[in-house]
Amino acid sequence: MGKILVTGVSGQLGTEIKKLSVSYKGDFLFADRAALDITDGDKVKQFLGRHPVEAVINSAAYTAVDKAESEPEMAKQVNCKAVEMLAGVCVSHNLKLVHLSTDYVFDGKNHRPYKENDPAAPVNVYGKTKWEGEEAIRSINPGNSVIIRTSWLYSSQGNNFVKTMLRLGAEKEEVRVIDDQVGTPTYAGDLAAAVLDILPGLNHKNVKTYHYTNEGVCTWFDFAKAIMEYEGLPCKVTPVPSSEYPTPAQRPSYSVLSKQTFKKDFKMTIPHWRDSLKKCLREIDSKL
Ligand SMILES: NC(=O)C1=CN([C@@H]2O[C@H](COP(=O)(O)OP(=O)(O)OC[C@H]3O[C@@H](n4cnc5c(N)ncnc54)[C@H](OP(=O)(O)O)[C@@H]3O)[C@@H](O)[C@H]2O)C=CC1
Ligand SMILES: Cc1cn([C@H]2C[C@H](O)[C@@H](COP(=O)(O)OP(=O)(O)O[C@H]3O[C@@H](C)C(=O)[C@@H](O)[C@H]3O)O2)c(=O)[nH]c1=O
Repeated sequence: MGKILVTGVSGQLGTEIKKLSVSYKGDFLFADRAALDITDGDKVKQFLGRHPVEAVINSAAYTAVDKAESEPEMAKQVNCKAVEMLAGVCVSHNLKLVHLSTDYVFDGKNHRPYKENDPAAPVNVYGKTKWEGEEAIRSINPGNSVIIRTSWLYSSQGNNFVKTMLRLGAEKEEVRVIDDQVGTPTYAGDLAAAVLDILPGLNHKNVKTYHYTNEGVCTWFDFAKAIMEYEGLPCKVTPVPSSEYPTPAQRPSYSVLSKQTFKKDFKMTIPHWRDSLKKCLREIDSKL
């Protein structure tokens, strides 16, 4: 396919897409925030005028969940207003758009994995702005475009739960981790491969929404325990209820996403979170 623009390329997903892109056909154009601030509509239009592309993978986002509670306008600019503008540009230039969203669009009251059409009811500012971004795309409706919701993303670089646990595990004898929030960790490398695999074949009129996470289900406590165990860190992991680990943003207590539609439409097998965690830890260790 023709040229593909990847925004937010310094982030977790953007970095993994860049790494994997060498094995995929197509010409890639990678832009970090300094090269392309997606909140600057005029710059985005000028940029696309200078660099004609066929598709945009929007991996730029405001992802600081707690900070978003005190910076709602900033989160809205990146996660909603800029996304609305990008979708408009994609319609006018006839470009495919792959946009990422989150399990945090749901309120967490389900007792079975969330399907794509389950009602959204975000419980924090980040989730609300991501939901508004999704809705903007659906109403503008660029052709051949998808919104992929994922959850609990981590990779060998950037800020994420795995890196935080490795740091705390090396510094402390005990770490207290919430055991009443259930979801699925997702390795950004797996998500990047999924995005690159599906992009060329996207061919449908209305925007489609998919869920993609690793396989399996766990709590943050289970996840932390696995990180310490696989890394051989002697740090004790103590389970605590959310009430004992207060944070500015509320998080959904259950946010497992059903991947049935993704697996059916793209005939893909998805790695289990434990296998992908081991893979990522090997990568982190190899960099030390
Ligand atoms: N992280 C997670 O746990 C999850 C993420 N998602 C979604 O997946 C997608 C990718 O997330 P992830 O890779 O983890 O995010 P990161 O926070 O790792 O990366 C986001 C990138 O976006 C860039 N960015 C922020 N604002 C702008 C802007 N105005 N213009 C251009 N770039 C900007 C950041 O730049 P800079 O480096 O300069 O800050 C950063 O490089 C996002 O849509 C996110 O909402 C969904 C579920 C879970
Ligand atoms: C560091 C730490 C966190 N926690 C809890 C707090 C929180 O409930 C949970 C995860 O904390 P974090 O702040 O690392 O993760 P958080 O920012 O909530 O991660 C979210 O990011 C956004 C971008 C998404 O889209 C979500 O899918 C999800 O990945 O773990 C502990 O219980 N103990 C600890 O020592």
